Amino acid sequence: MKISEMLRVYFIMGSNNCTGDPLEVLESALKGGITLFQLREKGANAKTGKKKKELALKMKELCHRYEVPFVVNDDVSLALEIEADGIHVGQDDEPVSEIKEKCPERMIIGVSATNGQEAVEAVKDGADYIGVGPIFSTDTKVDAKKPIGLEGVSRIRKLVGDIPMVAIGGIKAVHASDIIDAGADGVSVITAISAAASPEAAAREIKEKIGE
Ligand SMILES: Cc1ncc(COP(=O)(O)OP(=O)(O)O)c(N)n1
Ligand SMILES: Cc1ncsc1CCOP(=O)(O)O
Ligand SMILES: [Mg+2]
Repeated sequence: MKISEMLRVYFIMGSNNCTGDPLEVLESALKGGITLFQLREKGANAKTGKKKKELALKMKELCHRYEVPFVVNDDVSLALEIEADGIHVGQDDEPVSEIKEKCPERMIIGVSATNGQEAVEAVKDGADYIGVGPIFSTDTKVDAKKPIGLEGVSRIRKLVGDIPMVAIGGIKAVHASDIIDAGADGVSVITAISAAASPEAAAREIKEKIGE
């Protein structure tokens, strides 16, 4: 599958984003048709060390049962240790040049960009995809920058050519088609799926709105 297709419905979650069992939430989202998953352990209840590795391995196995690639946020060592399919890093994380030296070619490298300049740099550095945002305001990321809106998505698309690009931040199903029309290949969400009464139904709704 092409990376641009993997990005259609990109679900991100850590154990702190759901009240119940994160594996149950993930399996429900997989049944609803998510196309990529990222483990992002942050916040007070986030698992660390051995517990994080155990959760990551279980999540990777679950994703693979549904033929969905598994990405680790921030933690390059963990991604390598458990042979994840990808790693996602932001502007304050390990630089892409260092990651490329350590990681096998098959590993997908995603980079966050909050503006056009960061997006262009990420492409130059050799990112396989970029995650742009926040698009709308969000309570999920405490250090989120100012929202760039749909206009920001169109502007960045014009600057970066055809690199696979996903939009993130405050996105709900109702926004999905506008975000694709603005030039993103997909939408990335945390709350819209992890906090839904039915993650399966929430994922399916986003997928339908994207039209795939
Ligand atoms: C797909 C995607 N896009 C952006 C981000 C944000 O990454 P980053 O800026 O490193 O912030 P944290 O997620 O680490 O708080 C992401 N994780 N995924
Ligand atoms: C990780 C991240 N990066 C930019 S905004 C954001 C949080 C997205 O979470 P939500 O979908 O709940 O707004
Ligand atoms: Mg990060």
